[in-house]
Amino acid sequence: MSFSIGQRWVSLTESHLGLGMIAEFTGRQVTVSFPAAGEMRVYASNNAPLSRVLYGEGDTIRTADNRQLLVTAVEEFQGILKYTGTDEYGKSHTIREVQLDCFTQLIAPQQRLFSGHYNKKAPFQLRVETLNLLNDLQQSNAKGLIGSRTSHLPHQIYIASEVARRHAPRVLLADEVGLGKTIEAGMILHYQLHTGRASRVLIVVPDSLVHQWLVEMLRRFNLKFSIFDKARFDAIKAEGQENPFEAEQLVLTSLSFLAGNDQVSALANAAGWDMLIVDEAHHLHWDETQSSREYQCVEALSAVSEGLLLLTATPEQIGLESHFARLRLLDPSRFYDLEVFKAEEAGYQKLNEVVQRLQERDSLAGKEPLEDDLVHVLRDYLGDEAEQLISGEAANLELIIEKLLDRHGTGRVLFRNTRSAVKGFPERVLHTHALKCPALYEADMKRFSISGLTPERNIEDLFWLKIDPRVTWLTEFLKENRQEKVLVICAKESTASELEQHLRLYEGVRSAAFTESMSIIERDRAGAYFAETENGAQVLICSEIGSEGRNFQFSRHLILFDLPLNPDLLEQRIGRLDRIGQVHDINIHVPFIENTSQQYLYRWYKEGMNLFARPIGVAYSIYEQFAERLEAELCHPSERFEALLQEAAAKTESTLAAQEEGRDKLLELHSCNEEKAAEVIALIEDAEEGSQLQEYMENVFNLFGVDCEYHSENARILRPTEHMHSGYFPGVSDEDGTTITYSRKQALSRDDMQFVSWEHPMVVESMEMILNSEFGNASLATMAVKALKPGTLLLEAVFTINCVAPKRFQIEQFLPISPIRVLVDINGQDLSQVVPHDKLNTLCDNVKKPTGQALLKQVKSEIETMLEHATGFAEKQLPDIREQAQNTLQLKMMPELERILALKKINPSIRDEEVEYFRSCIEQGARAIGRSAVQLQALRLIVNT
Ligand SMILES: Nc1ncnc2c1ncn2[C@@H]1O[C@H](COP(=O)(O)OP(=O)(O)OP(=O)(O)O)[C@@H](O)[C@H]1O
Repeated sequence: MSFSIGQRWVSLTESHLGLGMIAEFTGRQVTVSFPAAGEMRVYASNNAPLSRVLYGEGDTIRTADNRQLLVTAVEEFQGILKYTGTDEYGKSHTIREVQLDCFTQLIAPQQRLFSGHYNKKAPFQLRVETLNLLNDLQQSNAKGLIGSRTSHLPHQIYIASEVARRHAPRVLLADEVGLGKTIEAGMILHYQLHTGRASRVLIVVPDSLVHQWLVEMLRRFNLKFSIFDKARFDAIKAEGQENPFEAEQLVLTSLSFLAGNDQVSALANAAGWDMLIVDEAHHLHWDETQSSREYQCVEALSAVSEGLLLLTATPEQIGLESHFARLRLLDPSRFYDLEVFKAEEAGYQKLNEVVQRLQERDSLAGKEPLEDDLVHVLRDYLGDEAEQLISGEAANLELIIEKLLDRHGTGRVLFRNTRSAVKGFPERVLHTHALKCPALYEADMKRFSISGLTPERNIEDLFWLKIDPRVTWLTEFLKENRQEKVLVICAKESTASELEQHLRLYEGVRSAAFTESMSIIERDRAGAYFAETENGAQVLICSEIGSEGRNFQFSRHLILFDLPLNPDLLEQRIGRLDRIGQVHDINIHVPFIENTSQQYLYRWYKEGMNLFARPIGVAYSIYEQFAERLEAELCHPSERFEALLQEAAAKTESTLAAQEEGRDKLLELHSCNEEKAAEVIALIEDAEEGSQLQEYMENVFNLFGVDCEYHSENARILRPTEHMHSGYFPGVSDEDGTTITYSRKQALSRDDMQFVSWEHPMVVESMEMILNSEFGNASLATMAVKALKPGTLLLEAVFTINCVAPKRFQIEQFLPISPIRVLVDINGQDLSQVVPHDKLNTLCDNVKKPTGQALLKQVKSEIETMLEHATGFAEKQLPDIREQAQNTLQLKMMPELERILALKKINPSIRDEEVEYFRSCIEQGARAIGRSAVQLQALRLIVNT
């Protein structure tokens, strides 16, 4: 592509920007200003998604001073065009292309035909097909959920479909460790971005998870986030950008970077976000008297962000108070008082009893009237709504349960799935290794103490590596299991790094360390080295930092070099291996030194909580109740320890039973509805079935000049060629090729392939490129039908309904582009039904250029007449389409509004903005539909020969 300052180009991917103008060209980069949108874009000049705007003789152009000219001559001087044309009074004007109106984008199909420019039959057919496909996609109920590279897990799909469709969702995703909270957040985000409900997103995570999030968002959802750290932030500032956070739409950063600098945090707040995501949100400390810096930082951000997703596997890590701390971030006006919240929580037991009674009746399919006391309670819970649901032939129990759960206190803001509910997880196998206490530790008076849990830290030099029996045991284990990947977690950083060095340097083990003193890049490298199947590290030795969020499920051996006092940390440690994607049983090894506090702590976890067997969610609250006594026993063991274990075991059992009865059971019910999930999964599978996408895309590749080579059954290798239609094709720039697959199954096992679905950016951008340009919008064909006289002309016109409304209203769900196809002859006869589009395609042939151009000159007035007839027919359909759209709008949105108003009466967790959103959707939607108009998208003139 060659560029000169002042030339006019349009963006192939963002046509709404209007007519662009080259503002700067440095050889490698080209800067384009789009005055209509007030935006600038910088592109790599060899791969810019731009198309040159060239008008020819006979075209109509509009100038910046609103004059319309019929072009009579075009000249070029140093790459810039000069147009001469006549205005409506016949007066001649000459303008440079710089003076063109920046709101003009495309040349209308009829103008292209009049000026002798036309496409062959294939581009025209592709354009019409694209319009029809887009119409189907706009109406699909799986929209926004098709594009993620994930397997269909009901609990995730359910949460995603429930939350993603909300306006500015604010929820706490609190599934148990490893169940896929990141994936759920990604799905919600993908939906919101894909449907235009959100565009500016900030993700805040612990340092150690920045890279993992970057990779997961890209690999699974095709979302390219920019990592913001100090270096990046300073670099953007140095380029003159006042607020670096405004330079990108999708930003990923660490909590320590944000909270560590007041200026950074203030600028992040000032930038404003549609969606804020905070991972490992239990780190945000708050109590009624004070809050941590990190908490304050997220609190300020959550106030300027419309949507908020908080992720934590341990929502109640430090008890109800900390749980409340996160809820008040989600909705401060609803969760305003800790005491009120505590009282509400106590009432969930009662609500659960009601739900259980209803469920029992439902399973008996009883038609007898509900007992009076039940009716009474339901009235309390559901207010006016209860009457309607209870009365009638038989009470609609399922609907009542659904509404109770919907209106349940934290129901709308909290989702928590547990392993027991999700199922399909591997078995855990515990291996204990009781080891003799070495003399040096024996002599150490701290054998029974908190520091005795990590006795190696009481020894001054590296001598511990020689005498600690855990080291000897570990070395032997690694040598005996050379083919296995082994994850070791230690409580102390120095233990991890010294141990790793020892194994690597003195025992010849391929190992890597993963500790907090390493930089993020070093840690990511270590993680990648461990993940490598051939020649990778056999063992990764982590400090506690490795126990959070990371994906190590390719390993099935976890060695707990010591045990943490905090049970949540133990759950997190095991969660590294025990997560989705783990295909083996998990071996948990606990080497401990006999007759030390280590052995006691091991017994506490095994016999007191049985925590090696499964995560229990309430572990921290049990620990809290016994913490003092436990610590006393760890430091001064006594015969009371046995009683402590028994008491703790009984407490664990009773707490779990109460949990089953109480709030958590309700939460579980509300966090996954298998039936609804199955419906959405079926819709996604429907959209993926068959070969329609593959055939469509291969047609696109062919017509856009992209080389598409067979790789295997569902996979292809794409390469750019010199014959590419516009020098650019989305996602295809690598000379070595881009490998794609249309199969979700294959994509899940082949990270090196792009998963191309209907929502992949390559497909979405291809469709935009076709519809936002003149591609295929004017075509000329011949046919030879004996029943018609030679020289008979037919005009096939395709219109869409153009409706201007803010993107976030998603007006297309009520009024899709609805292509209207009309076929007319010169007498204004409507032949649309007589010869359908597909039939006509088989009859049409291409016309050679000189013949076609000569012919078009002669039939201009016939085209005008036929187009008038066609437009008339299309416009006749407009009132019906509008009416149907108004009905759909009412049908879809009124129940939503009514539901939200009903909810608001009894559940204050509904925010005013949510109600307002639905109201304005209905009002503004109705107005926009009323203003909709037909727009000509494509024309085909057919001459019978
Ligand atoms: N639907 C899915 N399809 C394929 N892989 C999945 C799916 N869901 C989760 N995974 C994989 O399972 C692992 C755990 O998922 P994820 O990291 O989202 O869990 P999490 O709940 O956030 O974990 P943690 O509690 O440790 O933070 C990841 O490797 C993820 O890629």
